[in-house]
Amino acid sequence: MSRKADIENKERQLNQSAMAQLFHAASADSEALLTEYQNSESGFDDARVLAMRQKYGENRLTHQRKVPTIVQFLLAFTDPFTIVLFVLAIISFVSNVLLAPAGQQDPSTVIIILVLIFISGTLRFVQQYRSKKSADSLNEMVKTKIDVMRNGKVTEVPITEIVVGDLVVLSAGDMIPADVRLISVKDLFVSQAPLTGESTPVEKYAATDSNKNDDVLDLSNVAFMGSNVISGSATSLVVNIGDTTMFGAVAQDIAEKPPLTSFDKGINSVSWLLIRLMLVMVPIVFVLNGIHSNDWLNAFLFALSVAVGLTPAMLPTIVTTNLAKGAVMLSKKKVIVKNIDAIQNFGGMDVLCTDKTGTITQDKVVLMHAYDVNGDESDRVLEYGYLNSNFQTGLKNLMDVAIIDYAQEQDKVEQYKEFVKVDEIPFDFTRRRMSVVVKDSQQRILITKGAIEEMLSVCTLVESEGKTVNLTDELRQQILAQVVKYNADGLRVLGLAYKNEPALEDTFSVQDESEMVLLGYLSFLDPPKDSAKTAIASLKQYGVQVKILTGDNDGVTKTVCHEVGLNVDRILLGSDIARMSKEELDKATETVDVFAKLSPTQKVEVVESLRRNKHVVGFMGDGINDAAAIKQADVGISVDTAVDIAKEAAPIILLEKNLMVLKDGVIEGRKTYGNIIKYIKMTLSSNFGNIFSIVIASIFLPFLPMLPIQILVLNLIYDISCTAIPWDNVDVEFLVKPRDWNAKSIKSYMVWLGPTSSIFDITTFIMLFFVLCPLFVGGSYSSINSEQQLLFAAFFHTGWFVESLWTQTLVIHMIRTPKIPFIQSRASLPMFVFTTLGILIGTVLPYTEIGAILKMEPLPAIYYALLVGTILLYIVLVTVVKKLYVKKYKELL
Ligand SMILES: Nc1ncnc2c1ncn2[C@@H]1O[C@H](COP(=O)(O)OP(=O)(O)OP(=O)(O)O)[C@@H](O)[C@H]1O
Ligand SMILES: [Mg+2]
Repeated sequence: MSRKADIENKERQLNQSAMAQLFHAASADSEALLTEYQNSESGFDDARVLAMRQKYGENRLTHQRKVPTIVQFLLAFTDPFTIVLFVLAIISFVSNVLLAPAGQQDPSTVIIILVLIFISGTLRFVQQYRSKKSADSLNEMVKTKIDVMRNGKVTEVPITEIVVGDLVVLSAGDMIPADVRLISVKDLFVSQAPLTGESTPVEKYAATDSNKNDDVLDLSNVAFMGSNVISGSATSLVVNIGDTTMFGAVAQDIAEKPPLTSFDKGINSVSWLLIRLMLVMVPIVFVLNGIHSNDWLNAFLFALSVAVGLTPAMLPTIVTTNLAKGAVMLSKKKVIVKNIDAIQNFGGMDVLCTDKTGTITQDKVVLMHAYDVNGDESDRVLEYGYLNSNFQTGLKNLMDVAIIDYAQEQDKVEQYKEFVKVDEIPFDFTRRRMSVVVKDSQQRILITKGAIEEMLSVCTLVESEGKTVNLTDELRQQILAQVVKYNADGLRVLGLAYKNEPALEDTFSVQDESEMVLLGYLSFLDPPKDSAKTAIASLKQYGVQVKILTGDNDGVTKTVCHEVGLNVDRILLGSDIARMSKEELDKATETVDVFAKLSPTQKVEVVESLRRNKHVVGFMGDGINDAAAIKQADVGISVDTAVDIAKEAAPIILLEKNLMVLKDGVIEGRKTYGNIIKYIKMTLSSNFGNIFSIVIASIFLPFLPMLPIQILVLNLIYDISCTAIPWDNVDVEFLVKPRDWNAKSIKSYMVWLGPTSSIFDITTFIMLFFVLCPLFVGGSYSSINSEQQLLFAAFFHTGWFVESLWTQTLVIHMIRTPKIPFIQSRASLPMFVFTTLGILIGTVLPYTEIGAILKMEPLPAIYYALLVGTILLYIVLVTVVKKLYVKKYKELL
């Protein structure tokens, strides 16, 4: 059996035993299962956790594990540039060493080429390795955590630390951390989309399921890694972790290749443009040089080197380095970028949608009043509110925390009667309310709290001054008017209602929330952050418009949004959106800044509408109700404290939910983008120019315009200079506007600036061929003997090599800014050092031993007169072209 088949077979067996384990757990009684895993209701102790981890390992998937460093190193040498160098090395070894007559073997060229291979490969490896490393360490900073029962109490641990047999507590918004058998559930709805592709949530139960014919994924009491809890809560026992989970099996099949972003597509399209151009030009270069020089082998090697030297081979690496560097800079501003490709959209974002709580309001919500319907403080309202918040397990919410805190601070909790929980009906964003059922020795009570409109719709009675009266339309209007008043003062209001002796069953459902008695209001202070107003204003200055998308009601939203300087003249409600056509919505989203009472899907609709209007849309949120919109936005943003599914969906995580941080992040994102686009534009345009120069030279010259190895060295020096680009400065003017990827501008840039540099290549050719080389050698090319012709060509090659290096490197300084380089806008120190070093090395090279091996000739002083003249004229012309370009296209980069 082949090794591969062997491994596959082992994997299958592994999966089969994992699957058998799931069927077994599903059909077993939960008590028996606990005993089997030597666990109890109080969970594992530390020793047991350690033992289980030693036995089954960490809860990680293999594909998330590291590729060995040595493999990464070797992979860095598998690019076209290196391969062509290898070909050259072999040819040179054969001709200079193997076939050379005894005593005349000269391995120096081979050695130089091997050094080049080593430098370029190592460079690529170091950059990729560092990028990956920083990306990984950033990801470590935003670990997904889960509640688990251990040592008799619920503790939160990173998902990777879950062990087989652990008792995991699940609630709405959680990612399911492993394949688990549900032990007890409460209205648990789970989305299994990542596994089954089916997006409608399925309900899961705790009862034994012994249907062995089912597909595992259909087991009703098993929940799988990769799926998430939409609503409800559960306790569950971990059966399989890591690779042995069903998700682990699927993840091995589908190699993780995220869809291409517009950025990737843009880069690809430009690279292809250049490659197509080369496919046409390079054969022409080959044939022309073959005919002229009659040395077809060298003509072929030359054409090959031109092709490879001009392929933007380092482009992916330099782009990645830029992004990784950007991600590290952003992390210093407390912005973690999980997926570095998101940076480019971040810089392009021009509309930021965000929820309200904790973003423009403070992170802490405070309970101000517990009023009865007449507006008097009521202990009973507080007590019922407390019971509801304290016993509910479905949602971790600031308002519940506020109620519990308040009751505790007032020392009320002691006085409350001894109630125990019977059941709960968890919160969801369409009902916008939640219930618990409690009982003492005498009675059972259903207590519900939620948005006032939703509460009124399930109440038929009102308790007022100890009496229960019918909820008339008049009363209803009065109550709503009361709430509007509270809202106008910036208070959030929840309605509270109860029902005595609800149905006699032990489990309750949404149907039981009917014919209730409205008891009063809980009002909360949720004031705007001090920084919100300035942050919104400065985001606006940087071209990012802020829009609020909240599920909360329009009353408070209006008050709060007004305070932070948003336009609240028109507020769009969820109910308005439901009535609108797509066109009407697209028109409205352009002008409206505040959207209230939105359902989770309506948040998505608003984001989609803005995207249809050609905005680059960011969405920031932290709730279950935000996850879908986060996914749909161009830039999904969440916070470290958000629910798992929001955190999973967002490529950008803020360590602090703060708009100021976000502004800093946006600027940093634009800087990164600026440096990337700068590199792309200058590399592509100078390559474009070079190919022209080479074709023209090939038409006229009786010898190769440059030796293959020289082209490759030139290219390497340029690439090394460019590695400093991620550390370059970006003009402040560039940062004030959102920057969106624009493939057209790259093409026009190429077409304008490429030929500009060709002009000076051609003048250099003419000067070298007709004036300088004849001067150095003592006659025109046609008049000298073949040995002198070789010298002539060597002078020519060296002269063009040095001129090319100077112009290519100077162009970095010329086009990094629309302003006058060195005077109005200066490159950063690393950029300056790298480019200067590049020029120095290249200029000195002809005078060294290595230069001799590269077949270069030391250039006489008079050459530098030509060089300086050319450079000065070049700078003048590029400045003029830049001005014209900016005039036509409004901006340079
Ligand atoms: N703990 C709770 N108990 C009862 N009802 C709640 C609770 N939390 C929220 N609600 C109701 O659901 C509505 C929507 O919830 P929430 O305000 O969290 O939505 P959101 O879109 O996340 O808003 P935000 O923009 O403020 O984050 C609230 O206005 C409130 O009426
Ligand atoms: Mg929210």
